[in-house]
Amino acid sequence: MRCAVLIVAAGRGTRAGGEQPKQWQNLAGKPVARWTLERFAGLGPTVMVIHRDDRARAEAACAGLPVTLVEGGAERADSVRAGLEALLADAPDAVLIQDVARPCTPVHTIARVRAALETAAGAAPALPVSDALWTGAGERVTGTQDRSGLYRAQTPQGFLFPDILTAHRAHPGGAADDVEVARAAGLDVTIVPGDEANLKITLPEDFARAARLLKEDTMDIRVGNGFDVHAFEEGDHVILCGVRVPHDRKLKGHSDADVGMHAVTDALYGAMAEGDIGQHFPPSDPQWKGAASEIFLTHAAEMARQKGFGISNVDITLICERPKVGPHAADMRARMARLLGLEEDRVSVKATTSERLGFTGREEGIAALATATLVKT
Ligand SMILES: Nc1ccn([C@@H]2O[C@H](COP(=O)(O)OP(=O)(O)OP(=O)(O)O)[C@@H](O)[C@H]2O)c(=O)n1
Ligand SMILES: C[C@](O)(CO)[C@H](O)COP(=O)(O)O
Repeated sequence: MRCAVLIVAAGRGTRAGGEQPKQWQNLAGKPVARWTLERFAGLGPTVMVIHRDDRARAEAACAGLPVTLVEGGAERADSVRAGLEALLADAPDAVLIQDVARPCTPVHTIARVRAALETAAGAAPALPVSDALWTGAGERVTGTQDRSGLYRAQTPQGFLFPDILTAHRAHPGGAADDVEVARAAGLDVTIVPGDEANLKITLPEDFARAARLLKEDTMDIRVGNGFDVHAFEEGDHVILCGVRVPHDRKLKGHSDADVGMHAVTDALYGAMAEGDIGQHFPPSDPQWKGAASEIFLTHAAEMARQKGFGISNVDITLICERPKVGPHAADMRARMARLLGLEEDRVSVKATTSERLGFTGREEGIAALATATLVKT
């Protein structure tokens, strides 16, 4: 089914206030209209209906997205009709009609409406009314209202294209939404579950709620990996994940050659796309000769904090035949957790041999792999 998207954005947003209509106001870093457009991006040809005074704002909000702008009318229904007429040139099978003022519409709500259109001429999301309903005058309750069978309507409201175009052309005006128009034309409309997150920005306080919802929805999670190798040389111990482990050799390196800590440090830099350990602490710089690798690790962890990330977890795998890591793994985990400021259950230290294959199998050195996850807090 070829589905088009029609976003109505010609309203003036008088109830929401502000210096410009609500759809062009900033919400969590971008215009309300941009969030709505992005929710529907890629679903099909998209028309956005705007007020004639808003073209420059609309063009800015649509930058880089394939959207056709069309001028709307005085009422919402006039704007929808203008959008439908614009779609007629390359008529789709179905159309999703969306309020621009609903920037948090969940993807699953859109999917439910689309799926329902496989078997129905119209479909729209709604939530059953769950609060008691009264009538009132001023500050006095004047009566109660039965709420059974009552729903709160949301968008997108989806219809087979020829049916809704005919319905809008025939409607005398004054409809609150497209379901009302469709029903006036005798179309059956299926209710699909709506979502509390699908709020319409109507009043000034709705911006803060929408921003909170978007923040939850657009959680910024980064994953980085790190890999490091150090060769053995003459010595009597190695430093692994901050723990001194007796051995008949040591690891060769400019610093203390803590291969595990280096891999974690690189995983943290990688998650932030901030280069690698060699870039921040060049081996050519004599000040890092013999340095404790915790300087590098804490630098990367502090950088993450400065950028607003929390470290969610790190996972390290040490690859060597000897020394045996198992007896020291708990100490390594505790040390790494303390340096990173994490609970121990967010730090994993594992080890494996390479079955005597390759340079680790020949005991020429130790390799380490690490993964780190960062979450914007
Ligand atoms: N002439 C109109 C009126 C409304 N709308 C759109 O219809 C949707 C729902 O309307 P509402 O939330 O009432 O928006 P406004 O009309 O802008 O708000 P207000 O009534 O507070 O002025 C909005 O996306 C709005 O831009 C439209 O395209 N053309
Ligand atoms: C279409 C609509 O969003 C359904 O809830 C609503 O009818 C339009 O907004 P308004 O606040 O009723 O003008």
